[in-house]
Amino acid sequence: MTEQASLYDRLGGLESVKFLARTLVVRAMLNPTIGHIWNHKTEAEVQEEISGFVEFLGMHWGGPHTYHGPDMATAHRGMGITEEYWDALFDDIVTPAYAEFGIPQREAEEVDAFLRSFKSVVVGSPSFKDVLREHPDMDVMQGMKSVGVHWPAPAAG
Ligand code: HEM
Repeated sequence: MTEQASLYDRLGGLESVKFLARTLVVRAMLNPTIGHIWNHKTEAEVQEEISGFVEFLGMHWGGPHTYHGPDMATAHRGMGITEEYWDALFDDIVTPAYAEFGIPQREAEEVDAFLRSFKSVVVGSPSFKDVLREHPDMDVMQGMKSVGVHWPAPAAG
């Protein structure tokens, strides 16, 4: 394997990326702090989430994939993900996985930096249902922005 090999290939290709995506989502579902987010997801939704995650990682890590899903802000807007949830994902699930699965330090650092780079669009959106509770007359099809809740917040200035 050359110095130029993609992260996708260095991790072991399709089977490794599928294993990683499936394991992270399964452990997130079973985690006491964030598992409730999947309480009412259907079997098909969970399976689609995992296939979408594989496509997303594959596309960004140099695999042959095309990700067809929404951008990360849209995928998580209205989910109500907090700092506490984010920390649970990394402290309980992502970080321990590197040693457990024998991912070498260089690849672990690249995976970690990649996943963490989405923090600003994943964490901080209010829960859509909470916004609706505060604004019962909100036009749900116009979304939270129609009642002045913009997320991600527009850049200042
Ligand atoms: C605590 C943090 C996170 C939680 C609780 C979370 C939860 C979820 C859930 C429940 C979905 C499914 C949405 C649906 O069914 O419509 C989803 C979608 C997705 N998440 Fe996250 N997520 C988190 C962080 C991340 C991070 C760090 C990434 C890395 C980039 C990520 C990547 C994705 C992708 C790619 C999808 C879309 C899959 C698709 O629709 O094709 N998530 N997330």
